[in-house]
Amino acid sequence: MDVRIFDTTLRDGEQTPGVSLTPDQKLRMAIKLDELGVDVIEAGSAITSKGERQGIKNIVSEGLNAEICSFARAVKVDIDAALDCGVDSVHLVVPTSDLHIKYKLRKTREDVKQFAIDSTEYAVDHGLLVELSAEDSTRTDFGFLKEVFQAGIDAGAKRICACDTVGMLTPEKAYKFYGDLTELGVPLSAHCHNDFGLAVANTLAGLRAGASQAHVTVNGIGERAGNASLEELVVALYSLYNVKTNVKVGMLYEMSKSVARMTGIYLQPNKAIVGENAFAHESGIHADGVIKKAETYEPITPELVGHKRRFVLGKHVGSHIIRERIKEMGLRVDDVRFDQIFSRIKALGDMGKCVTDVDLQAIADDVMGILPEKPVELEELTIVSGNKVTPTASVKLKIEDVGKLEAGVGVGPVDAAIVAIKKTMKDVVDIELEEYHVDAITGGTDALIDVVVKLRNGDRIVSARSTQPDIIMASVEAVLSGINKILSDKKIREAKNPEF
Ligand SMILES: CC(=O)SCCNC(=O)CCNC(=O)[C@H](O)C(C)(C)COP(=O)(O)OP(=O)(O)OC[C@H]1O[C@@H](n2cnc3c(N)ncnc32)[C@H](O)[C@@H]1OP(=O)(O)O
Ligand SMILES: CC(=O)C(=O)O
Repeated sequence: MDVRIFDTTLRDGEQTPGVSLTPDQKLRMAIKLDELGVDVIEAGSAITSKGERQGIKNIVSEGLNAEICSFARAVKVDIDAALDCGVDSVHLVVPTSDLHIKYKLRKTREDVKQFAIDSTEYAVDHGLLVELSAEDSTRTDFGFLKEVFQAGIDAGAKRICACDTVGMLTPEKAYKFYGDLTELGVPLSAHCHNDFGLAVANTLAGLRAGASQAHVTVNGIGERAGNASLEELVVALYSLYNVKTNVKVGMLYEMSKSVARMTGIYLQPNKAIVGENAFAHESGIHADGVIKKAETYEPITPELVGHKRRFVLGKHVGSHIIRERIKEMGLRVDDVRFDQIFSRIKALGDMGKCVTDVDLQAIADDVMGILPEKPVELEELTIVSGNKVTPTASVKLKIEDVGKLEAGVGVGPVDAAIVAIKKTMKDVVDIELEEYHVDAITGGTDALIDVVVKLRNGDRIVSARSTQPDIIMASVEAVLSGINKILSDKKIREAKNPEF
């Protein structure tokens, strides 16, 4: 079976609370949807507003390949608005459950059946293709539902659509429900909502039972918990059921991103197919498996949907992926340094942080810059800072195995710490801070901080860096690393030339 994709991102998707698109945005999205290969674009609900009609008109005049459709209630004014926009078809909706008929419309079943007939005839007479849709059909008396559909078909409807408006179906019920409706002998759409997280599963069941068209939205956006997601449905059909659609699956990730940007509805990372974690791996066992053979932990390739594989370096990381990454960076590290890098990543993981490739590069650079011999080590650091205290630091350093304690004040805590270090080192080496540069490697207040310093000792200048989640610690470690470079350098030169 081949399945037609009826995309309702611009109608039911736009009904997502808080989303409203300008005519220009609608046009841009419709062009992209057409490029994606959907069969029908429900461009909006023409009765909604002047801007909505302008958006639909713009889409119609673009001459896209897809059928352009407008939502319409079973009332003449809605159909006239759709006609005014020049659409190819109307998604003509009548509520059929007693609940909706009695409480929402305050009408009777007979009234509703007559609305369906009259509005279908009116739309058909005015040249529109009618997809007659039953709202809340899954809570409708099944005999009455069939009666309404049959009356609509007799009035000229070319397709019918059964809406699971509040997501009440289960896959088992959906199979029976849509299967029974195929007896009406016209193309049938499944329109499923995701209130119980079953929209895609129910749509798939409906399609297996004989429905030929799926109503979907990009990223599954829509009223409340949304609609069946286009990307999940299409890729499940393609990969799990070997069923074709006209959708170009390689564009799915890009399409998803563009809808998220335009609507402001961003996805949870673990969203299937297009979420940022859909092809991301952190745990060592998985990453190792993926490096050796991607299929071990990826059911489809990221490239299939235009996505990318990503390795996240965090608490659960293993050595294989770190070695791989370091190799890709063109670095050669010995086992001792590798262990240092590995344990730094684990330690950051234990602090609840993840390490990006940029962070890894900085950590590796830092570790590579650490001299094996450290004449000076930090033993204690205390900082007092706030709005009503002078920033003060006390620093205890171990200098060639001797502990030395000093305190300093500064314009801020980093300045105070560096003043204290300089005082502590005063009798050992004279240093001047020539340059201090700080960068947050990743976004957010919990980002890794990369500090680069240049220290002067006489005419000698060294640069050093440190990457830590804490800006004060990164600054102190960078300065100490520079001091150690100066001292080690001095030692080497003194050893070579005792007169020096
Ligand atoms: C399940 C779905 O997704 S349904 C689609 C939802 N989409 C929309 O609502 C589109 C955006 N809506 C709008 O812009 C406005 O609601 C409009 C222009 C359609 C109507 O606005 P208003 O005339 O002010 O009515 P309001 O929205 O408050 O109430 C809806 C009216 O439509 C009636 N109605 C609802 N569905 C249907 C239907 N399928 N066929 C006929 N009448 C309907 C209601 O009974 C109510 O009528 P009443 O005024 O006689 O009580
Ligand atoms: C018509 C529609 O969008 C629904 O019933 O869910």
